[in-house]
Amino acid sequence: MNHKVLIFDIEGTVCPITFVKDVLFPYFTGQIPQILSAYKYPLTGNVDTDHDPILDTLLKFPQDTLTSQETLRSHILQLVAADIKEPVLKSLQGIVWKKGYQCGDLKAPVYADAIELITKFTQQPNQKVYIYSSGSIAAQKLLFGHVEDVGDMNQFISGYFDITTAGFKTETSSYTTILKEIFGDGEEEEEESVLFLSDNVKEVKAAKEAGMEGYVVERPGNAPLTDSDRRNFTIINTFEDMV
Ligand SMILES: CSCCC(=O)C(=O)COP(=O)(O)O
Ligand SMILES: [Mg+2]
Repeated sequence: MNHKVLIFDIEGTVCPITFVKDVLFPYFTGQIPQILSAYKYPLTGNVDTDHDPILDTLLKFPQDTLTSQETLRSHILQLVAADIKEPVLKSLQGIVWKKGYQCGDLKAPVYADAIELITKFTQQPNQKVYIYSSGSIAAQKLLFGHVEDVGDMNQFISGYFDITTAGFKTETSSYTTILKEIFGDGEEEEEESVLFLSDNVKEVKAAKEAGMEGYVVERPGNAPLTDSDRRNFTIINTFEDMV
């Protein structure tokens, strides 16, 4: 089947897991003490909330974590340490990373084969690329806006999905939502022409259950795949053969 749509996961698929775990997450946690120290506790909303996206976001954490700076800090750090895909955390990370990308501290090491596939695939008529990541849409746009040695790749991306717009990545319903968003509600859904690419077997399984094609991407440093994964899924190590 010729694919008309490619949907890429980010971490472990278009860039190394180490960029997220060893660069983005530590950058975020490193900023947290200074960020939290700017506010009075217990944290409450005030008339200026509309002008302060960070306070606005912090106020969405559970009420009982807003009682003191230490409680909130510890809640946020625990979520990061356990890599919990929590929408408020992901939204806060997007806001904090913006500063890092803008001042040049952060640049996204997108794999060369991913850059080549995304740019060449979208040169063909009626072929589109989308992104689906647990990172917020704002964070996705920042990452593709600051690709190492390339710069801004957002013009190649037709749309972005995250856990607030599509749902959790291991759930089949999330991929059904994405298909509806891409093709509309018409009867002519062409789900087999959509290929989802991710390092996470559970995500690929959910995408396939929704009718998409799905390949598991094996990159250096990714979680090891089992013999059963290798029997049951198409595994690829590079996008070179897809260009
Ligand atoms: C948008 S880059 C940050 C990625 C992130 O926060 C994350 O949790 C990675 O999730 P993914 O779904 O891209 O594996
Ligand atoms: Mg991933």
